[in-house]
This record gives sequence, C-alpha cells and structure tokens, in this order.
Amino acid sequence: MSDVEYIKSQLTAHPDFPKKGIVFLDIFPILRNPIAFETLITHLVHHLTSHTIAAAPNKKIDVVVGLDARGFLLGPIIALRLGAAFVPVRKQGKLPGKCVSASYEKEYGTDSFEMQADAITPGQTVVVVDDLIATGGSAKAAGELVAKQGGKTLEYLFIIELMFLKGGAKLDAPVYSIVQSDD
Ligand SMILES: O=P(O)(O)OC[C@H]1O[C@H](OP(=O)(O)OP(=O)(O)O)[C@H](O)[C@@H]1O
Ligand SMILES: Nc1ncnc2[nH]cnc12
Repeated sequence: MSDVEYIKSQLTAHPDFPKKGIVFLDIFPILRNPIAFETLITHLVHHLTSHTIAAAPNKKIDVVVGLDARGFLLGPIIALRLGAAFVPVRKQGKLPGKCVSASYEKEYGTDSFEMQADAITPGQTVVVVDDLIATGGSAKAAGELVAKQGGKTLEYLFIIELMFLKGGAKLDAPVYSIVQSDD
C-alpha cells in the first residue's frame, strides 16, 4: 500500500455531522495511530522540501501558518521539522495584542479569523496548513491575513480536499492535498 493509500485508509466519514447533508471527514484516527501520524507528517514535509522549497524565491519556508483548530495539530510539527516559525490563525477574540482580521464563510456557517499583527515580517515566505479544504473560505481568509502583513504565501497544504466545492479556485497560491474527495 502506498503512503497516500495508507493515510486515506485511516480517515472516517460521518454522514449528517455537524448538520444534515454534510459528510464530515475525520482525521483524528490518523493521530491515534503513531505510524499513520508519522507517515502523514513525513509525507507533507517531503512534499515541502522536494517541491515547495525548491520553487521558493528565497529557497526556504520562513513561516508555517496553521488554522484554528485542526491546523494546530499539524502546523507546529511541520514548522519544527523545517526550522521555520509557526504562526496560528485563530477565531476572533482569542489572541492578545494588536491583531489583523478577516471574515469568511465556510461549508456550515460564517466566522472571523485573526493573526497577531507582528507575526509575519514583510517578504517572508509562508505555507498555510489545515486538515481539510471545503469551500476554501477559511484558507482564503488566512491568505488575506498573510498578505496584509506583507508575507508571500507559496502554497496551501491540506490532508483532504473536497474537490466538488472547488475551494482551491478562491486562493492566491497552489493547493497541495493528499486525499481528494469527490463526495
Ligand atoms: O474550506 P472551508 O469551507 O473554510 O472549511 C474548512 C474548515 O472547516 C473546518 O474547520 P471548522 O471551521 O469546522 O473549525 P474547527 O477546526 O474548529 O472544528 C476545517 O478544519 C477547516 O478549517
Ligand atoms: N466535510 C467536512 N469534514 C470535515 N471538516 C470539514 N470542514 C468543513 N467541511 C468539512
């Protein structure tokens, strides 16, 4: 079995969660299995070092941005392995100090994201990490926060991409996803 098939085999689908009509794809079974979690992180870091960094203007990734909440499970580990900074994007009202904010619509509601205003230095290269892209609203808002601080988003990284929602089309940089779901 390939790494991608192995990672895919660990995901579980929950119809009608958190509301009717949504098929919720759960990544937590991966984190319960240390071999699967290691396979996942190694796969993402290998992609970043072999493709993203090779194409980066400064030949490095300065900042890994992780999205509240499930992006926090992946982002810090990836950042440590790359020797990059980790910066959280949080839902409104959770971060102290001066923040930049951007609101967005998602597959099942609306929300507002914030990032600390001094978190990214102009010109830094950034990858945005989350567990899943659905409509792309969350990732787009995160990209806006990076751009507001003068950062350059190189890529958006996900475990799962819901292809039928075409979220990647909203974004200002390419998407890399391990599993593409059509339903
Ligand atoms: O592409 P989008 O339509 O924006 O949806 C994707 C977002 O939705 C989920 O998070 P959610 O907002 O449910 O928050 P949580 O991680 O706190 O559960 C998921 O983890 C992504 O962050
Ligand atoms: N279908 C889905 N499964 C898991 N997380 C999600 N976030 C938005 N849509 C989702």
